[in-house]
Amino acid sequence: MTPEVRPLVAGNWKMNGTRGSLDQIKAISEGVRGGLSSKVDALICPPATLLYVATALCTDSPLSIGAQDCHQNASGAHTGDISAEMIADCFGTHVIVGHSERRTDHDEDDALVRAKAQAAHAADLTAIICIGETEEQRRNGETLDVLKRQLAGSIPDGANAARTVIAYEPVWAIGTGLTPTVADVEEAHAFMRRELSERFGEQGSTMRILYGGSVKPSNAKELMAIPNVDGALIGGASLKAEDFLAIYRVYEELMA
Ligand SMILES: O=C[C@H](O)COP(=O)(O)O
Repeated sequence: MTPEVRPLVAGNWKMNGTRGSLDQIKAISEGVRGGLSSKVDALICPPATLLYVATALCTDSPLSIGAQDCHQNASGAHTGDISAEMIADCFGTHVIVGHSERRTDHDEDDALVRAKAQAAHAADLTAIICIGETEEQRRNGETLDVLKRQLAGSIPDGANAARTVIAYEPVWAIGTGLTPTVADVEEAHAFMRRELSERFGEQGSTMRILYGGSVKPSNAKELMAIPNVDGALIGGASLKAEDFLAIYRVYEELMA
């Protein structure tokens, strides 16, 4: 955790979830009511097909709903894409950009991720900008160089802490059940904090840095307690309300 920074527990459903899954959103939106919601933010990013219905289910809940990607342009001839404005129009408040699956599957580079984050900001959305090293880069000792390059290239100038969240996701930890050691996460997050503070001053010192990659109820407390880890970006374990809420609730103990 970073002192004075409000944690964010975010779920990325990826290409999972149909109308039948809305029960899980309902259960999460009920589960995050209560005292902890005054100290910790909760967010679910379902597939775009569920976005509007999901926000409608959460109108009086502290649970925010976001999207998993947006186009860099506000509108136009881009078949199959959705814009940040469309997400805002569905009452979405956040959008994930630069997830490693987008970087790999769709050849997205830092410049494009930065343009998407800019589009998110222009639509008054919070951009969750994902970065992280591959297994090979870690093996070659390049982790911090990769993070430095991705931070520099993917975050727009003038980004502020209110509308920008960084998600550090080691690619090799996503969906594998593997996680870096506590010392490795601590080193990476301390490094990112220094980089952000140098570039953005006070805004960088309070910009949230999430950890993502095989976060589960069983390891969440240890990971969320690490300095400069300001929440989680959760894939698989966010699909079940029970698991997402168990992760969210580790803050009851961490903030007691
Ligand atoms: O966006 C979420 C991450 O890619 C983590 O996924 P995971 O929790 O299934 O490893």
